[in-house]
Amino acid sequence: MIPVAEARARILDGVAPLPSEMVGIGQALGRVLAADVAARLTQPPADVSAMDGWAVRAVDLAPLPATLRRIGEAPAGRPFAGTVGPGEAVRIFTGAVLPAGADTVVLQEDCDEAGGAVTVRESGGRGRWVRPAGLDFRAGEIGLAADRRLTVRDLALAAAMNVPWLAVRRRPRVAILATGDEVVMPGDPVGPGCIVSSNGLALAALVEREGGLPVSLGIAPDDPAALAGHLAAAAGCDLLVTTGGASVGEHDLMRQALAAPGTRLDFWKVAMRPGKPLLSGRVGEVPVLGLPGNPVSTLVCALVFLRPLLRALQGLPPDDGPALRARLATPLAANDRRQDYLRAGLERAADGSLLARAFPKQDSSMLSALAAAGCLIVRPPLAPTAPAGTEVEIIPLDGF
Ligand SMILES: Nc1nc2c(c(=O)[nH]1)N[C@H]1C(S)=C(S)[C@@H](COP(=O)(O)OP(=O)(O)OC[C@H]3O[C@@H](n4cnc5c(N)ncnc54)[C@H](O)[C@@H]3O)O[C@H]1N2
Ligand code: MOO
Repeated sequence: MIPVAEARARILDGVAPLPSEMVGIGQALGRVLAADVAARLTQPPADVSAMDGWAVRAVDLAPLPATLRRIGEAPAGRPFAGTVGPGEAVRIFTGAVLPAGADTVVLQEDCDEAGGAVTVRESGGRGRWVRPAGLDFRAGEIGLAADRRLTVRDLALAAAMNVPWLAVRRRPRVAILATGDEVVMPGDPVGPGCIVSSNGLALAALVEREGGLPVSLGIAPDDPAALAGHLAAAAGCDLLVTTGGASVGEHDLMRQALAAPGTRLDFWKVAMRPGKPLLSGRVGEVPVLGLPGNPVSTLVCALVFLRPLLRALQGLPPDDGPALRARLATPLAANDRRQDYLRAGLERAADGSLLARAFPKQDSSMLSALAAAGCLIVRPPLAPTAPAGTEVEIIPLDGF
């Protein structure tokens, strides 16, 4: 058994970001930007009004009230062609270009218009309600830096910068293969002693959520030749993830499959619970992550190893931030040699801090407990008895 940190390092060793491709901004949400994005224009392109009101010269406003002559109108998108001279004002609207000669906007609520004149009662002073050219960004400025997962706000900025296409990392193609004679597809008849393949669907969902493209290879029976055929079908993918058949029984065939010519086994067994019999290797050119079959083991291993790998393939750091911490709501017994990932509820204490409450049952077949959990409590190997209140590392499960 190797430690979790070593297994992660070996899985991530030498993983390079996938090549980039161009997509329209409408298709870019959640994709990882592969190159810096520079603004193609200056925003606002000129000094503009931030309010509906009057474009004036500040020098004409002393003393107040001041009556000015209306010489025209500047709606948004239709700049006023003339120049505001002494004693003159232009009716202006939010977003419209400030006419030449004017340096200030006064609110229409602070003015009275009568005939061809406007009387200004109040003003915020020179430059008030004017957005200077380039307030938001200037042409050529980098608005979005490479290696970020594009959010709704990022796409709004790209659009405002008039950049309709973005270079993003290609989505990792992840082949997913369930194994086991007893495993059936969701919705199919379930024979005696059989189990529905929750793992395949859950992994596909996780791959999608992390920006990958899942490719289902179905279910391989517990037969070496059939399994080899299914594994070979992953050719052309960036990664193959299998579930089941990773343990020690005669029907657990993954290790044997990774001993065949053209395959390689890098390591087997990690000091963790759940998830001990994890394998890592290659089938031809395709890296393989062999996850244990127990549904909770599959998903915890996917969180700990597959998620960082998918992030690395897209040019992101393995974790999306520093580890989170919470206090224990109940005591925990001393741990053995395996790093534990305990399913736990997550609550807010009265002082606003996080409280993690480990579930009493931690069986790695129990998807109901995993679905009910708010976090996993990470217990390092050989951690001593921990009384309630002890601070521990947690992996939040929201959205997962
Ligand atoms: N003598 C030992 N037995 C076991 C050991 C051990 O060290 N010595 N390790 C145990 C641990 S820990 C785990 S985890 C499991 C993992 O074994 P496998 O990866 O070989 O998984 P299977 O035996 O194929 O299946 C385990 C369990 O999960 C169910 N399963 C399988 N595939 C799916 C799927 N796609 N969807 C839902 N459920 C699935 C399967 O029916 C079994 O119930 O081994 C222990 N044994
Ligand atoms: O790793 Mo197994 O996941 O302990 O059940």
